[in-house]
Amino acid sequence: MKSVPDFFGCKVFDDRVMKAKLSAAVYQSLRKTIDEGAKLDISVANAVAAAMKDWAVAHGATHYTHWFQPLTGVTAEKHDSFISPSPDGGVIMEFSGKELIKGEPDASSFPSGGLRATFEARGYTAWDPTSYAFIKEKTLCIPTAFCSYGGEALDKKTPLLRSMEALNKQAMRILHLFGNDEVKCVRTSVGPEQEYFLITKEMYEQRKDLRFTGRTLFGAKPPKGQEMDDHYFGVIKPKVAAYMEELNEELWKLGILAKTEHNEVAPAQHELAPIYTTTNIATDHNQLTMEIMQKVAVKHGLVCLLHEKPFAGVNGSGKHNNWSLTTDKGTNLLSPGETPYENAQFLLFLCAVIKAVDDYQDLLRLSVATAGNDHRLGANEAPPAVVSIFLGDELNEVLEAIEEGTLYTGTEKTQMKLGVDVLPKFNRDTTDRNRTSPFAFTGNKFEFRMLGSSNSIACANIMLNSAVAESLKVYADRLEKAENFEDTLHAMIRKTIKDHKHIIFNGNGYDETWILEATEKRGLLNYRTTPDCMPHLLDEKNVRMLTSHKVFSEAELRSRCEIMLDNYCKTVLIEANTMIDMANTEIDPAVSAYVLELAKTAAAKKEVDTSISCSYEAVLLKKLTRLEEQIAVRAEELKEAVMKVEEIKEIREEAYMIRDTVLGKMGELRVACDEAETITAKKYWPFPTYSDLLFGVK
Ligand SMILES: NC(=O)CC[C@H](N)C(=O)O
Repeated sequence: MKSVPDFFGCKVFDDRVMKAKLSAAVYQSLRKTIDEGAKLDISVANAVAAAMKDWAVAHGATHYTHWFQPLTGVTAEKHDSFISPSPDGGVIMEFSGKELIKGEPDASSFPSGGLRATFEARGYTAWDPTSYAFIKEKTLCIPTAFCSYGGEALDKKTPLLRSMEALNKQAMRILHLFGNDEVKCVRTSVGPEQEYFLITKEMYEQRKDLRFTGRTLFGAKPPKGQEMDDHYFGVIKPKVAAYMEELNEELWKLGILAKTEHNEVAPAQHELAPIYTTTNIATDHNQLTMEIMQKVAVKHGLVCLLHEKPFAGVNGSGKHNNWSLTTDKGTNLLSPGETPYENAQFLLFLCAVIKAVDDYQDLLRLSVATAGNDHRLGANEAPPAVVSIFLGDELNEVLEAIEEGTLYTGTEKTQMKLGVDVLPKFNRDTTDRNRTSPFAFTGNKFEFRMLGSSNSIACANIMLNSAVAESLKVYADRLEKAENFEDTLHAMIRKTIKDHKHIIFNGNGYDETWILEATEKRGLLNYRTTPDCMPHLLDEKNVRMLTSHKVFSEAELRSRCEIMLDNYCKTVLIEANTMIDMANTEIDPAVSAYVLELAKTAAAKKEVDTSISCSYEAVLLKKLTRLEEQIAVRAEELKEAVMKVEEIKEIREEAYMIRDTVLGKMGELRVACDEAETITAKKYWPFPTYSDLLFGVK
């Protein structure tokens, strides 16, 4: 078998291939486009396209596609073959620069949230040269942005690239103020930890809820869950190990830096974490990772569940977004430096993040909002819906000392007062971690833990980048005009701490008392559900900030709000309809069949000897009959609630009604069904139970 360095990235048209396959002039030109966003000449595009095609064909590809990320949250592709007829009746393989740069898929069925009428079918895809092309099966995939005829972004990549640019622009202003003139650009990087569940395909196929909605809508608590913590970091079972091995290989071939793998807390739950990379590429890679995780699972007779809460009562799956800011010279701007001066710069960037997270709590919360994640947040080791920041003891002390103007007694005794030359030297905060915090500083990066496992990381990073860009802009505006740089800097840092310290919380985020303190004493936002937070996307302050940095136009924001709410409504309605179907056609008939058996047994006993007690059958029969009726009634009530929702035309109202009535009715139906499950003979139960699913992979 080949060693990993020998095959790593073998399916990627990466820098190594470009260097080898392109002339020096074409390579230089392309690099300028990749690194500095320089416009690409058509002759260069033609040369790149020809080289890409030759390379792809040599690797067995027959087709190409513009690969993009519409607002469905998953990726999209439409394959075209390279063939072109030749006069002799045969074909040649062709691919032009024009085809590389721009595509015009008839993409009328993607959600556009009113940005485009369906008769304006045309959408454009435009090559994103900053993310390498790659081969998937027999298709050359070219990462692209996707926009409408009128130029509005219809995808997640375009605003992400814009937000990275906004942050770059403002961070550069700050670096110049600190005399950092060598840095050419600042990029954000991300390493998204991906949690998932693996169950057997055979069991999966038997459950309509898993097939239609990705999560279980029924299921009584199994005798054993995660209480022993024996699965977390436990020995990986052979079937799972074989899966992870193939998954790693496939990811490595695509140049994806899969690094860490382990069992997670819940039974059947696992995690994969890559090494961090530029946010744009990390986003593409995470989409690919999710796709490949699911494909490889099927080859192993397994199904990979990426839902945030596939099983009630045990841990859900998150995607922890490890975010940092790095210069092209390789300096991590969120890493405390060696000198007080470097630390002043670090503190300013730190403050920019604190201010951003506080000012735009709502945007961060809504960037991770989906029907699925609503079930996860605030339960079983997932952060609550209240956004707060964990800094750790040392940084906290530093900030407190600056605010109070008192002695910082950490590594050195230093007076925290005006002037960067006396800002303290302090150690990197590497020791403490806080898993309960939605937004935790971990020494040289922030871990945003609210993302759900199926979320595209684009949305969260768009909001994070933009919000931090805004803080930096406020700082740069002030510092550029300052008469005394150091005084102004110190005053600004101090003011940020004063104004925003209510967002810093180093305690236990799972504690109920924290939620009370956060909302009642500190005035932090607590948007528990998607309909609670999503409309705030259009709040004036948010529209102003996002449009001023040119990350979104107002029309694009309106469309996203509409699409996200629509997605929420559709998701829950599919779940409700699946529940009604399963209750009526599977659960109630199963209970009824068992009731009949109980009745027959009791009658048969009495026939043998009327003095025999049939209390076991009688009691059970009564209980089950009551539940049977309850199930039928509650399924009917749920159906009525769904029908009422369908009458509503306005998307917000629809979402509110789903939140306030449909979800409640779903919960009631589930309770009756789950209770029936616990007293119905196993052989009658129509589908695999939680015990089967969670402990089924050997
Ligand atoms: N151990 C952990 O990190 C648990 C995280 C948890 N699964 C989540 O939903 O975020």
